[in-house]
Amino acid sequence: MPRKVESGFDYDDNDDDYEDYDYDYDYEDGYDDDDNGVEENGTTSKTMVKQEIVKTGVWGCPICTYDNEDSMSACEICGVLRHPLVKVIAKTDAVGGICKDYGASVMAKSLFASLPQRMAKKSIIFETQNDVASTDDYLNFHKLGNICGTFQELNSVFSSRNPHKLKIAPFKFDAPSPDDLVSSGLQSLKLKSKGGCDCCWLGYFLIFLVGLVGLSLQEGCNVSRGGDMDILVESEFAAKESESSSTSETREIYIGVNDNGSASCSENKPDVIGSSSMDTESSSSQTAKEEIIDEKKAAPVSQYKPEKWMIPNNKNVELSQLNIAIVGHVDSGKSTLSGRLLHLLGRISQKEMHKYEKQAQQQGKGSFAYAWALDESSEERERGITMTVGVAFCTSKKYRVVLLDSPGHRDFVPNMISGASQADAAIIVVDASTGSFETGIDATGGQTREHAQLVRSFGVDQVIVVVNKMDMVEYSKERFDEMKQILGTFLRSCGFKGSSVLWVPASAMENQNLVSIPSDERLAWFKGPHLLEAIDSLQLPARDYSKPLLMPICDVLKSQSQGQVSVCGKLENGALRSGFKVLVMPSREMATVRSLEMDSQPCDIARAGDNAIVNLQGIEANRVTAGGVICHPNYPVQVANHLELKILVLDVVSTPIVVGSQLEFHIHHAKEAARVVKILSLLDPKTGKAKKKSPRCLLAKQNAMIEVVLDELVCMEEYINCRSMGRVFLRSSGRTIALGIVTQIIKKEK
Ligand SMILES: Nc1nc2c(ncn2[C@@H]2O[C@H](COP(=O)(O)OP(=O)(O)OP(=O)(O)O)[C@@H](O)[C@H]2O)c(=O)[nH]1
Repeated sequence: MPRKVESGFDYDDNDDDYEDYDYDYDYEDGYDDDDNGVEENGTTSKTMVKQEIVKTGVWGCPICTYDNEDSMSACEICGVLRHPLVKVIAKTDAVGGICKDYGASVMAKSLFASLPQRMAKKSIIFETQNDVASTDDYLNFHKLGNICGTFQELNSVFSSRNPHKLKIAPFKFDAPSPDDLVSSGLQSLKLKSKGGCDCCWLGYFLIFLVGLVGLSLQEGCNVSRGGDMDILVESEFAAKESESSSTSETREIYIGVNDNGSASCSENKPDVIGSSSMDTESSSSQTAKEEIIDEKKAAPVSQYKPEKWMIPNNKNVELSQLNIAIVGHVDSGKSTLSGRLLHLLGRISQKEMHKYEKQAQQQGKGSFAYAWALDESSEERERGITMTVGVAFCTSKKYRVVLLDSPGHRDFVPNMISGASQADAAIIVVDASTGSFETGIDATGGQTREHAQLVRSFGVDQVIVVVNKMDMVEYSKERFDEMKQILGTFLRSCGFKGSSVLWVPASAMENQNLVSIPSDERLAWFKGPHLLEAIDSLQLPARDYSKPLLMPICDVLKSQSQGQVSVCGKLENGALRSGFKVLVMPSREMATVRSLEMDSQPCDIARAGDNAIVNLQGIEANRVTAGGVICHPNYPVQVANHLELKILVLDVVSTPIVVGSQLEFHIHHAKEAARVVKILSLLDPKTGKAKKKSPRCLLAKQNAMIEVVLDELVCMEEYINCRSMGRVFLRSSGRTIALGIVTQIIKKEK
């Protein structure tokens, strides 16, 4: 029954999200964040100059303070260029006449990490995903086997295929999950390896060359939109957002600037488009114009008139669907809780339950019987962990509840993001056992912490905290209160209001306080609601029925026997019914809705908020991809690879984010490799206004405007136009390092 799908602060409420994060922004002492050791005019601060003079033969990095050899023109640790720039070309090793080291960007160094003499001692690290075995061993990506050979070899290999393109894969996402096979004869295509984009590496190559000659990326790459970027503060943003929703919004399709689609270092001034009022606040970019190539198809959203059937009326007697993400640290009992709830609510029959118990016992994992209802794949069962999101349905008094059981293991956070991004509310499960809760909340990698931050940044503002495994602590009130105090403080710092957090002590294993008041006397002290009551007390968020259809594709299912393609996910806007024609993006192919399913049952209509399976006809399976979007043919979702983001760097970041940092970019169900091509400004966390332009790097807890270029085109919307399609998460080395929103789409699909 469960359908498998594939990873704080608040942008929603008062749009004071960054403020909601109760970070101590007073890091003037530790770091001079305004200057980072470099003064406004770009000259090295006196302290740093002094340092360089004192230590002969080395120069101290103004960012990370590492003592680099005098011959280096960029810091070996963080890649920041030496300033003022010292050209040391005479000493360089040249390959094919091209310097292969000095002044190279971090990215360039990483690409050439296999060159022995210049291995960064502690370069940006990347971790394999979906590989538990490797979690303790951070791997530099040359170890991943993604690159090898010298520049000449690489160049010759790739130039033979295309003289203008260089393909080097420096970065890998998850290996295909074994859980990607789904039931009902439908085969998930989700993790099928993506076709490589030869062209996307041209951008990196150009950046590399820029690094080689010791030029700053910011100077060398013409992605700049001028230095006078006006930063939109959060309150302005909110005002504009509401304006925008009531006035005209236009989704238009534009010609991209660069032939190869990546164009991170185009000679041409980048073209910036956007019809929202926000653009008037932007920099010189607004003067650039891109040609509209498909104007006919892109109608202004304000002209959209929903059909009558799309809006639910009083005659619609069905319960509303509420999507609840179940998140929390690994092994806290999420799957067991979900399985138990399904069983108690009659969604798993006694017979099925016996089957799970028997199978689990046979594999020596008797305690996982309930979890097996959600963890269906053999690998999940063998390893005793959830790897992909299990989707299951049950019914409470008030709602048709969709349970999105997320993986807790840090390797599968990308899957958690994909599944939990559909959530209207969340259940955070914490393990009451001594030590386990503390590990989950630990600042250096506790998943309770990361999940809570992520869920909040999805816009979820209602949570139920289930303090599970209370049986392990004798249902102790003291333990419950202690956990409530610690986690409550953290949740408030993420922007959850105290009144929006419900606390439920429970034992999934012993069936305490789940769908009825506790039977164990030791829990008699608890007078609050049981879990099911807590679920019914959640509020249904507003749904955008009257906007054009937008349904991010969470997973693609293909029936080999029937040649049928199905997609599943949550409708963010609009509605669907059989016979409806849809545009499938980014392949830009039309398809017709053959039928719809919810909770394994056929249904006539799916509306915003509904988690549905849409069976399509008239389209080849390979034209439909997870991370794509189904939309109204006249209102296509935007497709882009060059964006401006407003981000908050999380406190887990130990390596500064610099121009050239390579990150995983996550947005709805899509993920893509991304590069920071520009750090536009640091923002004041209180006012949202720019407090420093073009800082050299970003440190933990800083708010900033940046530009990123993605390896491949991704479907998205500016946050101002569609919140759920404009929230982004940046990850590196297996951790979420920043949360943000798309403030501007700079380069769109050709
Ligand atoms: N004592 C006790 N054990 C529990 C309880 N709930 C779950 N467990 C056990 O905790 C272990 C992990 O349970 P899961 O449900 O797989 O945990 P999970 O959070 O879904 O794990 P991941 O999805 O891999 O993060 C299993 O051995 C369960 O039997 C509980 O209430 N009490």
